[in-house]
Amino acid sequence: MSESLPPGDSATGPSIRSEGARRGRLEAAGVVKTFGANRAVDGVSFTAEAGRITGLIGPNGAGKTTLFNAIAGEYALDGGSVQLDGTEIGSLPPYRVFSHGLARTFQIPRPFAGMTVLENVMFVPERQAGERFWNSWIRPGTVAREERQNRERAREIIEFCGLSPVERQLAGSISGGQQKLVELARALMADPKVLLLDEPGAGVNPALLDTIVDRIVELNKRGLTFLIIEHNMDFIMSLCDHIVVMATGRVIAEGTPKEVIAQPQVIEAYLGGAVA
Ligand SMILES: Nc1ncnc2c1ncn2[C@@H]1O[C@H](COP(=O)(O)OP(=O)(O)OP(=O)(O)O)[C@@H](O)[C@H]1O
Repeated sequence: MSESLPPGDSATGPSIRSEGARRGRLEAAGVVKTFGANRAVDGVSFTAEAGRITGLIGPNGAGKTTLFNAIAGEYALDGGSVQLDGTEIGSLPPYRVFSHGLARTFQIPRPFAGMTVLENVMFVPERQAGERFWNSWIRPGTVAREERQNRERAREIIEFCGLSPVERQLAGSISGGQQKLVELARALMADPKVLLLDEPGAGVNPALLDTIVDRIVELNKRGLTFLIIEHNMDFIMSLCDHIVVMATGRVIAEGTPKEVIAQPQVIEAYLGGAVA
């Protein structure tokens, strides 16, 4: 199967944040995450403004993924705070962070390999009536209706992500790039305000990368805030409004793409580190 799937119809795509909605301001203040003596994230502060695409870059081992995991609730913070639209989410477990409107994808996609693409995307929403044990006896009509609505929404999002041609294939049998799009589709099922993407372009062929970029731009136009880790500089420079640069657990620069690449400490960090 070719990776160059056509993107879905962006004009009529799924109901993901209406155009102009501006929620999803993510603010990290003094975030610390340690592994023993290693301060992997060492007092990081930055803001991903609502409706912006913010890039998070830095050499290998800078602490970017650890920061993502701390923001998404996978790691308890050892210091600092994370706020989403003014609400503290820094002490919440991942499912609560998710229900506040922050979703993320992983550097290495984690689909349910033995389920189809459609099933993977449908599997996301929580608190459907069908998942509450007694409801399948007491409110079978509600369960059937929710299941139908869930399937319709999943199929709209699958189309939007250009995955319709593979929706009946097992997620384990599609390419790595397509699996990244499945991750994006799964994240969109929650109608998030903020999306954290961990290396969406890594290992993806150029045609599919264009699809991913195009979908990010379209979602951003609809008001979604993005925070994106990526080593592909063309990708970051062309897509991001604002860039935060990390090295050895700290923020060493931030600003527009033009501003940050000109800064000597950024050049130094990259020349001194192992850049992928
Ligand atoms: N689970 C862990 N246990 C112990 N140390 C860890 C763990 N995860 C990350 N580290 C360490 O934390 C530091 C930051 O790693 P992290 O993966 O966050 O960097 P990164 O900027 O995402 O790197 P890359 O670009 O290579 O993915 C590194 O020194 C790494 O070895």
